[in-house]
Amino acid sequence: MPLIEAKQLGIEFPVAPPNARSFRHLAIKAASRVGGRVSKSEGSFQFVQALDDISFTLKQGDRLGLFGHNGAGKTTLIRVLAGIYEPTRGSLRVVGRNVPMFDIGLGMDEEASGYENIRTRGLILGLSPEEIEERVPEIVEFAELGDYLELPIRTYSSGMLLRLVFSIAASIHGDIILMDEWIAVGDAQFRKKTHDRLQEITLRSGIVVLASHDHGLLRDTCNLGLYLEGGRVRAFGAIEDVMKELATD
Ligand SMILES: Nc1ncnc2c1ncn2[C@@H]1O[C@H](COP(=O)(O)OP(=O)(O)OP(=O)(O)O)[C@@H](O)[C@H]1O
Repeated sequence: MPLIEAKQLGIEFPVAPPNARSFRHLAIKAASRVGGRVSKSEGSFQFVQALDDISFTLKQGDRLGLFGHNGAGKTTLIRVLAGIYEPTRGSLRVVGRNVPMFDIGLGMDEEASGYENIRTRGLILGLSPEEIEERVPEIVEFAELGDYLELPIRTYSSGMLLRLVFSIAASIHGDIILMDEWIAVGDAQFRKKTHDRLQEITLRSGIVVLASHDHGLLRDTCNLGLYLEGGRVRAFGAIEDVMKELATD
């Protein structure tokens, strides 16, 4: 059974300011609601506290929406959950097969066709060549890109690329789906399809974590919400309660 358990999780990034002027800019930024806190200096380094004291547990069937202003820590949290960043404080337990759906162009070859990219991305996501071949018809049907799949993906619009990447990832049957903002580039019809597919995935076995500035999308997709402010938890709980907290801003 998939599980994500974060306990007092924190991460800070060392930043070497290129010059005194940009250093002042960082200090000004720290006083606003945008971004993490610029917390302390050690020699010529400053540290950006991107996440601080984050605790939550997600179980099978949970769909967590991440809310927060620019720089609140949403992307950083998704990357920590994906194992890309190691937390510098606290602990994280992730049980289950993790399918990242962010960094949309990562592992995609601009010059290769849609079909070729299905195969390479499938390999990157851990499928065997046989498993990929079995899934190709399902991916093609879901993406609805028709003859475009024969063309290099540099000819795709961002929404078309999203269709391809989502269709590949959704066919993997992972336990944990991690998605960043980019889903918003899909058109209304594809959003409805992705929403239905996400419901299906979570009903089947999964956990979904989705970061977005589109509150309607989060409300429609998620049962839980986590509202981050300056890298800290401002609210966590049932999606409607978190949205009430947002409304007080
Ligand atoms: N590699 C890094 N080095 C230094 N600071 C970083 C790094 N990655 C993120 N940060 C900082 O961590 C904080 C959180 O950034 P993050 O990208 O997680 O925010 P976000 O909530 O996803 O923002 P947005 O809504 O704008 O995408 C910001 O203050 C950002 O400047």
